[in-house]
Amino acid sequence: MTIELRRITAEEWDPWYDALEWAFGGVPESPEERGLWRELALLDRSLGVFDEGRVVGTYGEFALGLSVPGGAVVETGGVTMVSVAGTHRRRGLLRRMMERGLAAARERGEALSALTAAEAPIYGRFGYGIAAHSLSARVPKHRVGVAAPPPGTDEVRLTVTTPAEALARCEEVYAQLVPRRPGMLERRPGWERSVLLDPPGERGGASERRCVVAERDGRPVGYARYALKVEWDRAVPSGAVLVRDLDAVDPAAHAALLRYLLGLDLTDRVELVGRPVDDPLVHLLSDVRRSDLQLRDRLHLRLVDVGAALAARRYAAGVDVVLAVRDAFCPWNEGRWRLSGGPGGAVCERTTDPAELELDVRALGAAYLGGSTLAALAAAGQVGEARAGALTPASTAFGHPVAPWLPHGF
Ligand SMILES: CC(=O)SCCNC(=O)CCNC(=O)[C@H](O)C(C)(C)COP(=O)(O)OP(=O)(O)OC[C@H]1O[C@@H](n2cnc3c(N)ncnc32)[C@H](O)[C@@H]1OP(=O)(O)O
Repeated sequence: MTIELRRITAEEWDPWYDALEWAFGGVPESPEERGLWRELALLDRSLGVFDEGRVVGTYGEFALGLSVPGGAVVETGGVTMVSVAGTHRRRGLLRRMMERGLAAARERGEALSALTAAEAPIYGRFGYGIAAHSLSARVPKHRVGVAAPPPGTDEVRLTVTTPAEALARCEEVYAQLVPRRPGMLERRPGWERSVLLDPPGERGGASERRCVVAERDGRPVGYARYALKVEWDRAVPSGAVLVRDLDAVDPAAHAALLRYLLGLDLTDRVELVGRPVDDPLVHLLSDVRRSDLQLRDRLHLRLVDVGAALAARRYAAGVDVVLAVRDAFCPWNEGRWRLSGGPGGAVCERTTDPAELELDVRALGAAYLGGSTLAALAAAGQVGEARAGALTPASTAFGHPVAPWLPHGF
């Protein structure tokens, strides 16, 4: 068998994408969706594994801008469209594609690589840590409401329209949130169309998506995109409000949008997925116990260049610590690094000084955006304290008041 791993050509994109769809179960995406991914994925970073000319492996990348603590946007390779044909699995083809992809990212000088995983256990072995989790909620609207909406909630003006008509106002809100919340993706050209994708074949019986826009003094302050799935159970409405996005720049706008969604008729529940773990809904809902909150892994992050990545973010408190990093998959990161910095910025350079904390690069990925504390990772045995007393100040410095969150998949 002659197996070849190489970049694909523009002419090979279609059979390459067909192979990807086949590996994911064979249900074709809408032409609109397929066309958009074709436009946004980078052809020169799209790898294929070929067996006698037939595509048996796929690996793609997007060029993303990821918000990090302190508000900087860091150039990040977004790994996507990964698959290996059923006939060729468990022979190391994914490993080979990841090696190639991460080596290329290093050559380009990229500090971070990110992905969302089809199955949670796949990417830890390649040095990815879970940098952001997400919450889902299923709120029984006749039992649960918005408790104590903040002042100003009643003054928020709501209008309902189509996502396309509201797009410019929604994007204005989204752009304000990016520097505030680590993990959010800067909106690059073309990506605004991804939030409008709503192929009829993927609605599962729900309506076309709608958009409710929250405004104050004529300025957009929030929005939610949602669909209605109206169902009847022996003449009683039993459907759902399916919320795809809910973004707001202030508490009153958030509460007004949530109250609106919970008040929609002919449904008995509101389903929210992919919310930040510190979503205001946790505090706004009158009964979280009945709201079926569930935690999931969401953003998997890898430090491709430990020094550059740690210097790119800011720290909640002064930090001066020597990290001994293990990285079997990208050995150029192995060794000791001194991280010195604080709220104003940081430097991170190689050192021969003795280690104070010992950890795998995967733990650094989990802590990088402030989503998991180094102390919590230490409690799970993933960070070792080589110098007594080093853990707590470093853990505080790596923290961030706003939980990281990935607003949409890629
Ligand atoms: C970012 C994204 O695009 S996520 C999408 C991933 N794609 C899919 O889930 C589509 C369906 N699945 C597949 O196509 C394949 O099974 C893949 C791509 C997940 C794995 O490809 P393979 O070539 O079989 O992986 P490979 O042989 O290189 O395995 C590497 C390691 O990952 C492990 N592994 C691979 N797939 C899985 C999985 N689904 N769950 C847990 N472990 C896995 C292997 O056991 C192996 O472990 P080892 O290092 O301890 O030996």
